[in-house]
Amino acid sequence: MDNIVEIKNVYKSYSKKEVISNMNLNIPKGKIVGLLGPNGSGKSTLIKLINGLLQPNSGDVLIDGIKPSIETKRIVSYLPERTYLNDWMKVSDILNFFNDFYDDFNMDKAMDMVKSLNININEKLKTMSKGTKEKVQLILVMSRHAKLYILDEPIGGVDPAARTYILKTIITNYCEDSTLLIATHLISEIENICDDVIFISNGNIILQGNVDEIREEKGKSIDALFREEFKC
Ligand SMILES: Nc1ncnc2c1ncn2[C@@H]1O[C@H](COP(=O)(O)OP(=O)(O)OP(=O)(O)O)[C@@H](O)[C@H]1O
Repeated sequence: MDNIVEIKNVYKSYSKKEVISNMNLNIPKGKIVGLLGPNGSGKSTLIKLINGLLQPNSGDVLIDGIKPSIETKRIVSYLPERTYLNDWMKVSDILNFFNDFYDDFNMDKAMDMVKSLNININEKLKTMSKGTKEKVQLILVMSRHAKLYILDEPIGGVDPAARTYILKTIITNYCEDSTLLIATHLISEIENICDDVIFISNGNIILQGNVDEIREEKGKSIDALFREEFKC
């Protein structure tokens, strides 16, 4: 099986509003993939379908050949667009919680990142700035040894200096045979770490391919291409 994600003819609507239109998409193993699209194009919906948080009206979603389930949750490390962690918990509590809950959680790796990003493990999430909370969540997600990492808008609130560190951390910490799917609007920041990109518009995949090949073929950066494609 060469694909970690297979989307087969998936249709999803909210009430009568079509959000994902009979989509077919394969995401190969061992790649860093940017999922890019304007506001409301369906990125988070697609990610929730992959995670089994939403069910398609029709079609199939397969993760490593199986439908989203408890089994797939073991191999998927997911950073949602909104936090699900309890505010009253200290960073140390959350790290211990993840360590107990996930067999593939690497506490040493997490502590290295905590130190490098100057996070106080005795601080409660409640008193942290938005960017620091994002850093904590990213540390949790990237400290697992998963087959598929899905990051929904991971670094929007993080300052530019820390972003560089985080992107470096993402590349160094993820294992070569894993796949990383990142939905973001910070295209210029991530295009150099991505192998492939996917452009989504109104629930349709309008472009998918290798970053270097697209840049060469179009003679422009992915960021410039996106701005041109989705000009308001
Ligand atoms: N729970 C919901 N009920 C009804 N409509 C929804 C719901 N969630 C999302 N939508 C609609 O589905 C469409 C796709 O939303 P989605 O959040 O997937 O887009 P997105 O590409 O992630 O956007 P953004 O870049 O702004 O985060 C939007 O038109 C949105 O209004």
